[in-house]
Amino acid sequence: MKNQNNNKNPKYNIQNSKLLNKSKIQNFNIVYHPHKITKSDRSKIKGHKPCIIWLTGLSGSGKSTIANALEEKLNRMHVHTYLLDGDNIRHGLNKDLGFSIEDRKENIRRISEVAKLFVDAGLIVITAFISPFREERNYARSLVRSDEFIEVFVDTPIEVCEQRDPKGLYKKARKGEIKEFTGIDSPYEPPLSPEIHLKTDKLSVNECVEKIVIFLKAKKII
Ligand SMILES: Nc1ncnc2c1ncn2[C@@H]1O[C@H](COP(=O)(O)OS(=O)(=O)O)[C@@H](OP(=O)(O)O)[C@H]1O
Ligand SMILES: Nc1ncnc2c1ncn2[C@@H]1O[C@H](COP(=O)(O)OP(=O)(O)O)[C@@H](O)[C@H]1O
Repeated sequence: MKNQNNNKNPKYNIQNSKLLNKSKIQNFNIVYHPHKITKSDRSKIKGHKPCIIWLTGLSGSGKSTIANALEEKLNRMHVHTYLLDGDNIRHGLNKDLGFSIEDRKENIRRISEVAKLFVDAGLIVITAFISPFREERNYARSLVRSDEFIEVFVDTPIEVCEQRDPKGLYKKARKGEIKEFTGIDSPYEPPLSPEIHLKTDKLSVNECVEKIVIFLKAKKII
């Protein structure tokens, strides 16, 4: 089968992605087997559409807190979700990866592919990773239909994140005990046009969740 990317937006065209060119293995001899049951067949029995809700932001910005509260709320509404975060990814599938720029890129590439599979399964997948680079976030976007990717910028000034410091990591990074820490000695590229923009220093957790739920309803995803 040919390229399965059905995203119409050329800005996010998978063919333009440098990520593909970096792939060391060329799988010329792999032939896709067409599945009889499609994404739309699977999603019909769920009563809602599948999508990726991609949270991005600095450490301590509120990604995990919002992702968990959102998942709870959607679950109460009988929406079939799955949350991808450090617990199930960096302790499992990606436990071989650290925090160099290359490792972060590979981290996000694998997460993107997993998220795509969950969308294919008909679920609403919520991801909570720093995902600091635009190119990799756009790669994730390119893997699904344009209406199936919702980028949520969890926008919190670094001073606020550092004050919260829920895991004490900023303190360690300032002392030089952790190297390549995002926002200190490793870059973060904010989204240019996220679908949802959450300023967590101005909104409560519930207000952030409500903004996402309103978006999902407006787009008739739930
Ligand atoms: N050097 C460095 N920089 C940033 N973060 C660090 C680092 N070392 C460990 N941690 C902890 O790992 C969590 C970030 O992992 P991610 O997979 O989200 O990072 S990335 O998307 O690959 O950049 C991050 O979790 P959150 O605080 O929930 O964002 C940190 O707890
Ligand atoms: N509006 C908000 N949204 C999310 N978290 C908030 C908000 N206001 C305060 N917080 C607090 O900020 C901290 C964010 O930590 P966490 O969710 O672990 O961030 P991240 O996953 O981005 O590292 C938590 O202690 C949370 O209670």
